[in-house]
Amino acid sequence: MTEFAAPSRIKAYVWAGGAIFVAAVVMVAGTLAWDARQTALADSKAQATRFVAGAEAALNRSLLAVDVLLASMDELLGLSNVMTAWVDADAASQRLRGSARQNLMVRYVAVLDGAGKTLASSDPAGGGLLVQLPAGFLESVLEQPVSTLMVSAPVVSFASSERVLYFARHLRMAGSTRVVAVAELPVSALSSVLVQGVDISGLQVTLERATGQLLLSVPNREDVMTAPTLTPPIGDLADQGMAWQAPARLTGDPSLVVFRPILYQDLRIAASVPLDAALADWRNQRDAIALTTLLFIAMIVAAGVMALRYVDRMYQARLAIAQSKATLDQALESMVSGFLLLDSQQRVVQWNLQLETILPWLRGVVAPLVPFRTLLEATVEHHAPRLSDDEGRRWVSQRLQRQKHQPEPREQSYANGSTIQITERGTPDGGLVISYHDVTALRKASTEIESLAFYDPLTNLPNRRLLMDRMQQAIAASVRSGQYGALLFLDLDHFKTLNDTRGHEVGDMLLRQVAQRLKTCVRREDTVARLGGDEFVLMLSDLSVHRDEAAAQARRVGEKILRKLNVPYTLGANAHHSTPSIGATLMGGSLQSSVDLLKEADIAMYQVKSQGRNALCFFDPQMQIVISMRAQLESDLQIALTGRQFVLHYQPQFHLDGRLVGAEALIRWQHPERGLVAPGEFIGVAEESELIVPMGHWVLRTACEQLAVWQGDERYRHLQVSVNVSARQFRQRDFVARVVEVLRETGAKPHLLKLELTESLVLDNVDDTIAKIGMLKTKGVRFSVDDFGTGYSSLAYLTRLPLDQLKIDQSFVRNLGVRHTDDVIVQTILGMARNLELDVIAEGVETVAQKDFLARHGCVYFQGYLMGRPTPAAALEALMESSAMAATQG
Ligand SMILES: Nc1nc2c(ncn2[C@@H]2O[C@H](COP(=O)(O)O[C@H]3[C@@H](O)[C@H](n4cnc5c(=O)[nH]c(N)nc54)O[C@@H]3COP(=O)(O)O)[C@@H](O)[C@H]2O)c(=O)[nH]1
Repeated sequence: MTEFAAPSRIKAYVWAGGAIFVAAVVMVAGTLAWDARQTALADSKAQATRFVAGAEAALNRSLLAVDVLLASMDELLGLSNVMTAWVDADAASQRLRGSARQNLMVRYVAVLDGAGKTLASSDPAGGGLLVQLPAGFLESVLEQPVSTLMVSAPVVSFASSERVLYFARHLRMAGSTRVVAVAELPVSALSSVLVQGVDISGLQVTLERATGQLLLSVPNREDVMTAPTLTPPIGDLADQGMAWQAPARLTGDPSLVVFRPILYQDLRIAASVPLDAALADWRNQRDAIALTTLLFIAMIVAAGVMALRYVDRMYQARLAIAQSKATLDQALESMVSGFLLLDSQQRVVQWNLQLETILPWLRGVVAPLVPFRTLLEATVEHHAPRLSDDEGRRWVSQRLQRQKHQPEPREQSYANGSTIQITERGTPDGGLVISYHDVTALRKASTEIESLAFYDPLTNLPNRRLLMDRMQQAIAASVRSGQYGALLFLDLDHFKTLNDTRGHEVGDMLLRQVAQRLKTCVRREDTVARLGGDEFVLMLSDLSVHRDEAAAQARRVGEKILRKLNVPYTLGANAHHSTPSIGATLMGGSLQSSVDLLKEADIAMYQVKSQGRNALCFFDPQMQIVISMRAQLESDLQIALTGRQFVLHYQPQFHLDGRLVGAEALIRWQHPERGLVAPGEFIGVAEESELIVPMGHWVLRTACEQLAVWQGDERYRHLQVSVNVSARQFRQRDFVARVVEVLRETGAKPHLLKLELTESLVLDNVDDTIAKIGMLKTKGVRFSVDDFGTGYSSLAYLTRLPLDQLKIDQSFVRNLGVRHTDDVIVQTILGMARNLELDVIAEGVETVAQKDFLARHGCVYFQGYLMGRPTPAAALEALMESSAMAATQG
């Protein structure tokens, strides 16, 4: 995760930057405001100065006019030549009127004597005018050594009731009598002169003496005029005619005060511009500047806030990106696949650790911006270690070229045994995402699964499924090439016996050795398969295009197999001899079904079995017909069973003394079309299918029913009935229960029922046989071993089995006196039975010689055509009657 600046630091920078901006703006604004203020003050000063200068000029002009008017009265009235008493008041007043009319400011002019009495005036009252000068003013005028214009304090005129000023100078009459020329001027007229129409906001104009005595003011302030001495005097306030921050002359407010002396006496014009008024415009400006400044500051603050928010957002965004990246990194690291991201120039951008685990040689090689070519160059020797340098370089180039056109995942295996699935996906910016998924375990598992699905786990040979698949391909190839192939179906003879007597482990041992030997008999392109049990199939391909030659080739292989499999095996500590039966069929020439071909070879193999085993036999189409007939027979037997088409015949069994002691129940098929069918034609088929079970049960029940009938008859109650029991029937789990049930239901006496078991049945699973015989023996049922001498009779099992009788097979009886070995076998059986205290019955006795031989050697029971053929029960009963009669007569 990349580091980035903490937002607090950036925020501090933003704040500082904002503060600097604000300070700068405030400084500029302050400077501007200050400058504006100074300018405003300067403007006010200039204005006030200009005003005062104008006012001074105007006032000087006006006062000069008044002064001239007063001074001219001397000449006008000729005073210097007359005495006071000579003055014609009317004429003088008339003259004065004419003169005063020229000065509009002057209300009247008058000439007063030293006592203040009016000598003449321009007023209509003429010499009668009462002029009331402020106290002391007349005296101070008269006292002037040189006639100068004097100005009185402002007073309220007696005549006009308005505030006026008196201007006076003394005139010298004849005889040096001093008279005073006076002019009354309304203050308002002088104020107008002073102000001259100028309009300066807040301006206060005063005319005052150096002592501070106020003569007039604009605006007129009666309150001030009543105590018309302004303090401090203007001279103390203003330096060189101007003062800042001085109190306004009228209101005392801080003001700019400009004053100027005029020509007369110590009069001064003062203009006070209150700073408030002077700075009124400036204040607007200042406010505007302040507003603008505030606006600027607000903008700066806003910009700062926005910047801070931007910083925050940036931080959040970066944080989110960092978190996303962390999550991505975490996701990449938790991936089980290796991950590699390339940019558009095929350089490494990102990868995860799993990549280095899956492709360990990339450790230290993979790095940012490393070309993908470098990674491939590091991989070559692990993927294809045998390539030369040039070939390796070519591989790298091809690999680089190929990846642009390979959207589908592909697998690559490495020298370390791993298999990696590689998936490549383009990115929108032209880069490439490559994922490396380790599928080594998966591939191993699928190989194992495939092996389990297609191979026999015991021998590791192809199983039936794979064989069928290869057969399909071989058939198709054979049709294309015209070459024959062959199928050899192989079954081990008596394997079941080995399995049962020595156990499955020994059986498995044999199967594995057989598989090994079979593989040595064929070429690599041939197939050796195990279908299950002791069944093997060999498929030979690419034989001759000529049928006879191909058959000869297959025969040679078959004979080789026979030879090899006849060599004794070592199973554990013991040697074992095993033989195979091999059925063969040719494949090719036409599109045959693999199932049919297998069936043909199977049929051929059964033919070998039926012909004595340990041989090779080719499939004969005639056999197919036999097989079909067998299938038909099986179906017919099913119908016969449910259609009650079976009957029992009974073959008598005699004692040596001629008594009929019993009978063997033998099944017959009363076929609706074929008539009576002997069991030799159908028992074999029934035994191979499940049909023998219900069929045997029917025989047992029917025989027991007959037994019950006979035992109810005085003449036949001693008769024993023998019933053949097939292996499949005997091995039924409920066999014992069924026999007991039948005995109970039919009421047959168990000791009159004899069950005949074949020697091979007895030997097959001896323990089960002993158990079942033992259980039924407790009920009284008797047992006889049928076909005795044909199997592997041994004293060992005879002593273990609770048997009652041995039945010498008719094959021995047939050759008595003909084949010496059979004579010996019969004598041996009889001797052995005697020792074991077992009864012996000889079957197939057809001649008296045979019977005599048997009798001579101790056999006392006989069954055979000599004494009687199998017949229905009624015929047996008749036979018994006649034999009993013969015995009585004899
Ligand atoms: N599981 C069952 N098997 C049965 C049953 N019924 C008969 N069989 C078996 O069928 C085989 C043929 O039987 P069958 O054709 O009935 O032949 C029997 C006799 O007729 C015949 N026999 C008797 N004496 C002579 C003789 O002197 N010469 C001669 N050529 N044949 C003779 O032998 C057969 C009896 O044999 P066995 O049973 O071994 O005593 C046969 O194997 C029957 O067992 C049945 O119900 N169930």
